[in-house]
Amino acid sequence: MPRDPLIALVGKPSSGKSTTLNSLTDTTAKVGNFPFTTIDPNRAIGYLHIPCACSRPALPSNQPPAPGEPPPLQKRCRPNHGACMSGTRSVPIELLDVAGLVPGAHQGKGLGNKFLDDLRHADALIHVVDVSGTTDAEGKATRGYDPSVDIVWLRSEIVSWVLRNLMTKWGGVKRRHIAVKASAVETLQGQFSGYGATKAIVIRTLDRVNTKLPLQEWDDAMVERVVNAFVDTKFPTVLALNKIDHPDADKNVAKIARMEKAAADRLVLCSAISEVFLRRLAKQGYIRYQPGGEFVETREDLVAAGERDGGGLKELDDKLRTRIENLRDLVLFRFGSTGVNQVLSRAAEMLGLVPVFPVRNIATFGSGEAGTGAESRAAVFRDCVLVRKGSTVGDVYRKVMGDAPLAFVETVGGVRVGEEDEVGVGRNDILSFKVGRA
Ligand SMILES: Nc1nc2c(ncn2[C@@H]2O[C@H](COP(=O)(O)OP(=O)(O)OP(=O)(O)O)[C@@H](O)[C@H]2O)c(=O)[nH]1
Repeated sequence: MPRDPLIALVGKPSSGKSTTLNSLTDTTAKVGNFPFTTIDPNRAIGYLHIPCACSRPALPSNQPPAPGEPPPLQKRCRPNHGACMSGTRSVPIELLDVAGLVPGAHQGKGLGNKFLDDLRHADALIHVVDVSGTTDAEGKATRGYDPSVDIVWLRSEIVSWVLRNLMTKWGGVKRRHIAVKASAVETLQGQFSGYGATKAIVIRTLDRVNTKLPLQEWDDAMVERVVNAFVDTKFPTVLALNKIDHPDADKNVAKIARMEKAAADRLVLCSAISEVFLRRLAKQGYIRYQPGGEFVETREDLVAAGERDGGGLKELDDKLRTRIENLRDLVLFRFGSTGVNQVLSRAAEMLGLVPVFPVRNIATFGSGEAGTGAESRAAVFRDCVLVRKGSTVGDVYRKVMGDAPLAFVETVGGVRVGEEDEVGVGRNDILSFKVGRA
């Protein structure tokens, strides 16, 4: 059965990993329980924000709503896991907190080997970079530190870890490769399987290296090139440039942007602490704030807008009012949001994750049987699963239903789709599976 995607947060101590994790996992929206049965202590459930199927105007029974009213299906959207607010759905996704990476980690410094081992199952990384320049490479307080250096050393630690693991047995690997007349893909897949590498990942790695040289003739420099290509393929990385609320952040961000010109789409600016702060105030009833949103509304704002009881919000004292004003000026107005949701969305984009909505009843999108009167009013789009780009209808079926025999699959309009058809956003992504003989 295809594995659920796993995204790991990495970074030096004090870069803001825990704060980022909190801001991604704690949501003020009402959420259901999570779909994963066992969770390791260093794993957490984050919520990926996606446009929900319930808001697609082209769907049957989502006729144009009355002015000011949400589409009919949106009103009845009740996810089993996560939440759906105004058509934005929070879909649970597993996150892994990889603590303690410092320069020298691959040689065991700061328990680095143990933490690197945690990375094996990650499909993508979020590298939390402290762009305030107030913590050094080991996370100790300082001033004027250049955080662009962290991007370089952290990647090089991962490369050195994989390289070291491979080089300790390279002689034997080569001898076996020759003896069994294996292809480079077969041999490397065997060596990289411990990192969850599929054949497709190894093929993409070798495409990147683009060499005709037989594996047994690779010198050390060539093996290192292959490992570099493997790390880039297996661990696509989002750089979460955190602490943008700090006055020194701008110049450091500018330097990193110049350095990363060729891969600018992996940079996301964020202020994790601002997100945690805003969500806490919203929970305590001081402000109106949609997690990850652009706007904050206080009691004063709502009264000024004509809501007589100020939306039931509490009064702010001067200290809180000033903090919110600062946060509006330094983060929300300048960057459009605190950025944390974009960090996760960007990682999901890099992985090409596709949200698929399995429904029992393709006519109503509910989970009940057709024909019952109650079904037309009942909850819709109860489930949503995330699958990788290139997944087929059959892959989704096995993920959702396991080994049960499949009779046929329908999508919107009762149109039949084949097991081999690919799923994509807006295409074969609302599916009804019929179990049994066709
Ligand atoms: N100014 C500012 N400070 C932040 C931000 N995010 C985190 N911090 C602060 O940075 C410090 C370290 O944050 P943590 O989240 O504990 O960092 P960590 O990377 O988990 O640290 P370790 O647990 O040591 O690995 C704390 O004092 C946070 O309050 C941010 O967006 N802006």
